[in-house]
Amino acid sequence: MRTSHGTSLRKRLDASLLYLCTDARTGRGDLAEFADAALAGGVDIIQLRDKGLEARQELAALETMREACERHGAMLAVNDRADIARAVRADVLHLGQRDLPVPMARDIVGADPVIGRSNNDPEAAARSAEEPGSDYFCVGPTWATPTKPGRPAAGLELVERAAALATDRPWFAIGGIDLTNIDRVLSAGATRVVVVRAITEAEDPRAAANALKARLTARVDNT
Ligand SMILES: Cc1ncc(COP(=O)(O)OP(=O)(O)O)c(N)n1
Ligand SMILES: Cc1nc(C(=O)O)sc1CCOP(=O)(O)O
Ligand SMILES: [Mg+2]
Repeated sequence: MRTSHGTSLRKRLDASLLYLCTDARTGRGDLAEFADAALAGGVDIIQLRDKGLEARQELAALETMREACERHGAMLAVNDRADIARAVRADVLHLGQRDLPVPMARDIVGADPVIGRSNNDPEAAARSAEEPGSDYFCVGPTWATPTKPGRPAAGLELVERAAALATDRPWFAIGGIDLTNIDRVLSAGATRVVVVRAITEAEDPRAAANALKARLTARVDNT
């Protein structure tokens, strides 16, 4: 049974506009410093997405990110692995189309964490909008991206199709989104986005996050 913590996580998810996936920044800087900057700039949810890490390295990076989340009141997300999400008491577990079914993931993480799923076509998005036990979904890639090589662009049309679902479930657009094109994503009907390079490769991650967040907040304020 969900606790008051679970209820509070769902309220925080609902209020979340900017979701960042980052690697552990191995060999290119300090993860705590980067996470602090991105979260200070307005990132609401931060996910560790680093396929090159062994489980213990993933746990260590997530511990660093958890401390940053606590400093900034942000949510910590784990990609793919329900066992790791449980071990670090993550706020969010993100599943892909080939990952665990939600009921199995739920058995592992418990009732409280928020669970979301990625979708790459309108039919999958429609299923995700109703998937029992799931809390949010993502659609993309809006534009082809080197961060996810080999996955063809779904285009702004997929964003429009997701918006047309008119679901109460929070959903995010992902893939190739940055400050130069976020307004097109918002005009297509998204109110929330996930980014990687727009912040991880920014010279000033705090300023990059802040600029994206300002566009998202303005969109919500105008509706
Ligand atoms: C928030 C968020 N959205 C989408 C993805 C992509 O998930 P998936 O399709 O499982 O691909 P990988 O990221 O696992 O390569 C994500 N990770 N996070
Ligand atoms: C991790 C991921 N998933 C996608 C999906 O469409 O499900 S696109 C993507 C990568 C997004 O990276 P960037 O912001 O650097 O383009
Ligand atoms: Mg995945």
